[in-house]
Amino acid sequence: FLVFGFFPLASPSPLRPGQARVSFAPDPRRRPSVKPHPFRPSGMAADMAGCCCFSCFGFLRKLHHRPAAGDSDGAPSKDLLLPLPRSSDDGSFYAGDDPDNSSSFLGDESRSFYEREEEDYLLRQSDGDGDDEPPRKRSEDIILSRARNGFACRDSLVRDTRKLFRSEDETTGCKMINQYVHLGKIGAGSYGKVVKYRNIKDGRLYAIKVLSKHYMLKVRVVRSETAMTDVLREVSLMKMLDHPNIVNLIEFLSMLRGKWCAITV
Ligand SMILES: Nc1ncnc2c1ncn2[C@@H]1O[C@H](COP(=O)(O)OP(=O)(O)OP(=O)(O)O)[C@@H](O)[C@H]1O
Repeated sequence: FLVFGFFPLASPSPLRPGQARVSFAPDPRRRPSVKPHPFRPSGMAADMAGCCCFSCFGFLRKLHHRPAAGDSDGAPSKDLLLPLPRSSDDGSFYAGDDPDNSSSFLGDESRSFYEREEEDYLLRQSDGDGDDEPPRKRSEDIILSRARNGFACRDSLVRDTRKLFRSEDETTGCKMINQYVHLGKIGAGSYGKVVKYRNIKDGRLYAIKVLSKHYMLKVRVVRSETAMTDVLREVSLMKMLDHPNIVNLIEFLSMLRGKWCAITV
């Protein structure tokens, strides 16, 4: 499974000091009192001060913390494209490692998806791509460079979980993945389905988007990109963003040699 993260179901992210919800018809007499902030501009931009942090509008600030190593490093996962094993019945669970499956996606498991993408980009540059235009930076390069330099607009890092185990809830008999109890399908998107889960640790509901790596690698969105590229780019962006109008990515779950991935929101 590629597990992309958990967002609290239909519940907006909590406000930080100095933040307020978006108001489309603001009453000028009731302006929120916002403390002066070194990154808050004046004029029209200042009117937007209440709705989110400025990173979402291009006023990027550099956070003091750096991604830490380990399960929750907040950095793009390095193992997203390694092949996973058997699929589960409904595609909503990690089905276990497959020790016999030693091949890797794209035939190279020594480098991550992002490393391969970077290398391809450099090769294209050195080839000149057959035209005289100067090489343009791709969105992946920009996102990666910002993440590596600590630029993000969220204070809490997205958990990056590499270990998945399946079990059953003792009370209800429902299937479980890690601490999440399967409650039922909510909907389906272009690349996978969204399932409702309850976290037994905090009792809250979460939506988990479950995606098949195998399927996403087969779907080509443009000539040089697959659906996997698309999804990983979205995850990279969500790892950096914190905005009331964007679902909050909580956890990205992806097993080495797993067949599926999932995003919890
Ligand atoms: N956090 C959530 N809370 C409640 N329902 C959700 C949540 N996330 C997704 N859903 C439901 O699952 C459906 C599919 O979501 P998903 O994100 O997979 O697709 P999409 O964004 O509609 O389209 P695409 O896959 O093209 O991005 C949504 O239309 C919605 O009904």
